[in-house]
Amino acid sequence: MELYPTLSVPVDTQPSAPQLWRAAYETGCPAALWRLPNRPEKHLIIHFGDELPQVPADLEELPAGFAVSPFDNPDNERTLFLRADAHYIFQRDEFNENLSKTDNKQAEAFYQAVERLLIAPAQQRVPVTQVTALSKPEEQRRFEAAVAEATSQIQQGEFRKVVISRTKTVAFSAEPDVVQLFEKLCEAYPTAFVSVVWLPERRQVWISATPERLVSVDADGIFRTVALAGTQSAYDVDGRLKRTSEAAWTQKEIEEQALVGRYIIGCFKKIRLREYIEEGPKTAIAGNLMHLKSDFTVDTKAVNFPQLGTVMLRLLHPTSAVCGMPREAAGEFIRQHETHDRELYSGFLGPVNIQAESHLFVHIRCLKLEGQTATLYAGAGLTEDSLPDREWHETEMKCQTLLRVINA
Ligand SMILES: C=C(O[C@@H]1C=C(C(=O)O)C=C[C@H]1O)C(=O)O
Repeated sequence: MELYPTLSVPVDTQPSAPQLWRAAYETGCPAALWRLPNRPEKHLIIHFGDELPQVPADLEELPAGFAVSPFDNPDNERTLFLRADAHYIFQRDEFNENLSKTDNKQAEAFYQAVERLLIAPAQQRVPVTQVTALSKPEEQRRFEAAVAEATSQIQQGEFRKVVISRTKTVAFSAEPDVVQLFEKLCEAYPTAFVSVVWLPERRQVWISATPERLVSVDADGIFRTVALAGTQSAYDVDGRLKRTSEAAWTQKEIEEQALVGRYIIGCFKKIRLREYIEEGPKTAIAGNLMHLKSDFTVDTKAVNFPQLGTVMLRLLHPTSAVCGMPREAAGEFIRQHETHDRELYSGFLGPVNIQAESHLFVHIRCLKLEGQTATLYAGAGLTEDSLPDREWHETEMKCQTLLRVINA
């Protein structure tokens, strides 16, 4: 369902994505720029309003927009929502603009900024700036101690799996051009969900290239989710890209991924849904990494369950791919042992009711940009066989998904 009329105009008379982004950034309008996996088109929406509403993640009730949920979001009631007050679609040489009413102060300021940028002399592109890591040696020690403690508690039967995360801080020598970085990520990771979200209230830009679908409902009413876990490098020791058939998985990784799958099936059972199709697990490439992945699909029309997306979103988040199992005990361990606030990392994000589809992804392989400082987040799923130094190395590889593109 389109909320607004669509204009189709030649691209050379229209503002570019960097100009629109800049206008949103300068005028303090929340904005989201994204590209779905395996799709050519890119979307940009702008929200005109003073404060971002925090709403229940109810896919049937929400208008067209973009949802961003923190990790800590009981019943998904505190989901940030950017309305698609203006919606731009970029696809090859076509440009579509869907506009809302502009009788709002922020909209006026935004369109004035766009006009100013259109006639301003072309801005020199900020070269991708140098990046310096600001890590502290005690971070690795602290993380590895938490892994050892988790493993010991799992062996004692306190819980079965927990995902412990860490951060890595890097400093840019100048504020980076995020639209340019978005383009580079889209090119490097065609199968990822790539997004950039500007949250002026927090003065934060979140950038991610996530491989993990949480809940999708497409225009035909097909519901999708995945069980993703187990991690290894996509490259062999000589730096060559491996074929998926060359990936060898250990018992620990197979069990870890099976737990995520079982958790999803447990959610289907709670709502007595039996008509799901499970495919996998198969090895899936996610940028510089490989994971084990199972796909789950349901035809919501055939089972006459149009609200399945919303119901499953509430049951699934946070899944055992980012929290653990059982969820409560794992969540408690995370609260006690992680020293940083996860904020939006390991929450979910994505377009809602855009072109009659909703696609929400687990917010991993992400960073938070505040001015020139970026905080990267990465977690590792722990079971009774986890080894602290290996898990640290795994989180380093996960940080590299974004860092190798930033540094390219
Ligand atoms: C938690 C993250 O990734 C998750 C954990 C994985 C693992 O433990 O092997 C693999 C994929 C993701 O489901 C992350 O990237 O931060």
